[in-house]
Amino acid sequence: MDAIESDSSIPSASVFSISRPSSASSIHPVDTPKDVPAGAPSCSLFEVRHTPTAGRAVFATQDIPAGTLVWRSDDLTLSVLLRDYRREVCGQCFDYVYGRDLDIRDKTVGFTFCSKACQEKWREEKGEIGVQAWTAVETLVKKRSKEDSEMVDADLPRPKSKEIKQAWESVAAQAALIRTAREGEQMRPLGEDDSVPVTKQHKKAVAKALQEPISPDVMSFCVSGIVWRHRHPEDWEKVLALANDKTPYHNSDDLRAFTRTYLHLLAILPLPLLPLVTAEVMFALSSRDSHNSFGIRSLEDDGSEFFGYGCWPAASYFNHSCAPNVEKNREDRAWYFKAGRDIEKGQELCITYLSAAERKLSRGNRMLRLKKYWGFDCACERCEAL
Ligand SMILES: C[S@@+](CC[C@H](N)C(=O)[O-])C[C@H]1O[C@@H](n2cnc3c(N)ncnc32)[C@H](O)[C@@H]1O
Repeated sequence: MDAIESDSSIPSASVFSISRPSSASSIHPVDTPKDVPAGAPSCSLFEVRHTPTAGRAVFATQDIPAGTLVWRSDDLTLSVLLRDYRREVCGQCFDYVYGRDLDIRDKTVGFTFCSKACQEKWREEKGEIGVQAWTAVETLVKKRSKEDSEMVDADLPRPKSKEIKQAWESVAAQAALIRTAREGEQMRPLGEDDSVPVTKQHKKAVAKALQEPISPDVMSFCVSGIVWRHRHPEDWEKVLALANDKTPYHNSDDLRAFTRTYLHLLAILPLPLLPLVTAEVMFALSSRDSHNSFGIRSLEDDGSEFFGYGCWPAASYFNHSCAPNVEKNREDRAWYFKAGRDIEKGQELCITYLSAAERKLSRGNRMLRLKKYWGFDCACERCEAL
C-alpha cells in the first residue's frame, strides 16, 4: 500500500464555516516561534507566536485602531464548490446573484462563470493538465447518477487513527494494480520499456473501481488539491505547516468515500498527476483542511448560503473567539481582516469560526459546535464571562 504519514489520519472535507476566535486579549505567556511557519501571515502590525493551549496565534505588535485593515489573504490553495451550487456560483470569483444561473457554462469541466475573463483565468490557473483532470472528473460524474449521499450524519462517531489506517491499507493492493494498468498506457521508446506487463487482473481492478459509488464533492476536494499541488509544488509546505487534524473524517462513510475516490482518481486522472495521487497526499489534504478551511458563503443574508469551502493558509493562523476583535470578509477570492475595535499592543487578534447563525447560539451550544467541528474547548472572554 502507499504509506500513510506516520502520525496517520486521513481526509475529511470540512463543510462547516470557519471562525472561532480565541480570547481576544491573551493573558497567557507566549513564545515567538523561532522559525515562522511557511505560509504564516507576516506584517508590521502583528506577529505569530505559540500559545500554551491554543497552538499558534496572531498578536498585535503595536496598538491597532478600529477599522484598520490588518491582513488580506489571497493565497487560496484548494477549494470546493458544491455541485449543487455550480450553476449559480462563479467557479473563479465565487460571484453569486441570488440564485440566478450564470451565463457562461463550461460543460466539459462542470463549472459556470460570471464572465469570459473568469473562465479564462480559471483555465489558465488550472493549466492544461488541470483542465484535463477536471474534464475527466466531469465525464465520470455525468455518466453516473449521484449514488452517494454526501450529507454526513454528524452524530456518528469519527473514525480513530487505527480505523483510518486500516481503511487506507485495505485499498492499497487495488490501488497498486490500477497504477500499473495506467502506467501501461504510457508510450516508451522500444528497449526502454521496463514497465510491468498489464494483465487482465490490472484491467479488472480499474473496472471494479469505476463501478464503485462516486462522491462528486469529495472528488472535487481531492482533485482541487492535487491539481493545485501539481501547479504549485513550492507551496506544498505551506499546507503541511497548518494545524494537523489526525482524525479528519466525519464518520466511516466519509472515510470510505475518500478511499473510493482515491481509486477513482487513480483510474481517471491524466498520467502526469498519478505520482501525486497517493494515500499520503490524500490524507495530508484532509488533515490540513479539517481545522483550517474557511466556508465560502453568500455575501448577502448573513452568509446563509453555503457554497463550499477553501483553504487560505495565511488566514488560518488566526484563532477563534466568540467576541472577536477582527472581522473577516470575503471579496471574490480574497479575505480581508479588519480590526473590529481598537486593539492594544500584545493582544491576540481573533476572528470567529462561527457562522452568523451560530454566533447567536447559547454559550453551551457554541461550545458544543466548536468542540465537535474544531476540536477545542472555547475559553474566550465571551464564554468565560458567563
Ligand atoms: C485555523 S487553526 C488556528 C491556528 C492554530 N492555532 C495553529 O496553531 O495553526 C484552528 C485551530 O486552532 C486552535 N484554536 C483556535 N482558536 C482556539 C481557541 N480559542 N482556543 C483553543 N484552541 C483554538 C484549535 O486547535 C483549532 O482547531
